[in-house]
Amino acid sequence: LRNPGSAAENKQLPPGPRKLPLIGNLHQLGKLPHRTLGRLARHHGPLMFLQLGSTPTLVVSSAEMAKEIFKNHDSVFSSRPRLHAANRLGYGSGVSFAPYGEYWREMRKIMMLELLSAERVQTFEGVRFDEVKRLLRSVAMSSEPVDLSELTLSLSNNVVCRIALGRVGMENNKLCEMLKETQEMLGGFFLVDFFPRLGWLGKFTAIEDRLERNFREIDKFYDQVIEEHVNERERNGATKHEHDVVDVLLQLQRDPNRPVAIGDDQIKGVLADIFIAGTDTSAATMIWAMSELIRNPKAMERAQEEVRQVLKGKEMLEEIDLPELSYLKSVVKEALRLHPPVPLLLPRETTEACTIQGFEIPAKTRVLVNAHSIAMDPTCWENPNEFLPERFLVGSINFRGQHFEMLPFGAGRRGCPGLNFAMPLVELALANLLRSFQWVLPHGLPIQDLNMEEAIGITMHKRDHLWLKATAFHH
Ligand code: HEM
Repeated sequence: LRNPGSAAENKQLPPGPRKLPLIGNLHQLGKLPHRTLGRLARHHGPLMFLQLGSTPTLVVSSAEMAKEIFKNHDSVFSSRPRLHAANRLGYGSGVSFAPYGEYWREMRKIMMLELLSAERVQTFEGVRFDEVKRLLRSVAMSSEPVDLSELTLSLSNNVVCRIALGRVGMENNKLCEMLKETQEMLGGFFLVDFFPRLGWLGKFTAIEDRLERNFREIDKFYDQVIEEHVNERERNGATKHEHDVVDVLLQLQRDPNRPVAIGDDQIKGVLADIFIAGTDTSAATMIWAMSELIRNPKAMERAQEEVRQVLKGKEMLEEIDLPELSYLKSVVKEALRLHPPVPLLLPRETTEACTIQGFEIPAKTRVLVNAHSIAMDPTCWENPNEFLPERFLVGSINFRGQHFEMLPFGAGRRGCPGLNFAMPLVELALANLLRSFQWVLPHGLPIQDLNMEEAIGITMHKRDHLWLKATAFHH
């Protein structure tokens, strides 16, 4: 099955499974590609070459190989393929799927400096606090089990809405529905992504109609939001939300000296990035962490003890308390290790041919980094399948892209710029949920019955929503 011959002598493609005519290895992806590719990599090695339709694809499945590409060849591996749904829904203008180059560099710089910098994130502390408080109130008001999956998704949607658009509430349910459909579209199968030459055939499929419908709905929504901001500025000379994302981008639009002109499509592309990359991922992290705590009562007890000790008589934990919550932080890290919300990262594409470990990697190869497999590798992790937050209490492994055995946010120049935006919300919400309530499965179900199956669109979720019964905890 392996590509024959010695790689070192005459450069070869990395090994990979046998492919079928026309479809290549597409039939082997299955419903949970990170798992099927992980199994295949056990046979074929940490650099594995596949043909997905007519698209040459490299799968990277070890910390060592990840280090090799992110440290020694980062610029070659820093483009993205133009995937159909991402391109349409991101207006071909966002950061996350832009090809590597000047446009991406400029847009990412804007995002980092103007929207996701430490100072900006700090200014939104009040928004996060309010929204976590609102979440606690809705849990407290229910005498029935609560759907925590739904509540955490609303939480992160509300926070992102307020920060990005300067408003919340209103058509939030409608927006949630639109974004759910967007996530499905991004995880959907589009022929053109695997058979670029057969793209025209895809135009007649039902999923194409769904994509267009979703695009039009969201586009109308973004238009409304931009118009509101423009009108308000014209009426009042300024908007009341001086620093929401739309406002910052509208200000940049008027700057004639920018290397990249910011038009409405750029604003919409950035909004799409923030909504798509920033809402589901944070909610999934909270749900995986809570699910693991439910299955591991000792860890739950320890995390609750910690948050309640740090509370010091206040009603709610605040962000200033987070540095003291070392066990809770380890819980989140361990949840991100076992359940990375983007398990194959976002696909990359090579900008030119290069050689890795003697193997030839052609230009324009699609690259999937299997962060899930890497984080479960027994050569890097002791008892990799077990939920053991304690492993992070000693040592300094973090998820910032310097430790290649754990890459939930990716690494290198295309690594996630939203990490510092996501973590305070995830930690603050979890800390307060643990502080305020005792949690059990509904109807006296034993913890072994908690279904941990995964479902994947672009984000990896717990397939079944997490329903839990909460009882208020009083000191
Ligand atoms: C727990 C939460 C999150 C996780 C696990 C996560 C994970 C990821 C991953 C794995 C990538 C691909 C990295 C790579 O290719 O190396 C990525 C990219 C990205 N993320 Fe996140 N993310 C999260 C939250 C956010 C938030 C809150 C935002 C923005 C508000 C955001 C914005 C982006 C953007 C714009 C990119 C594309 C970067 C580029 O291509 O240059 N993410 N994220």
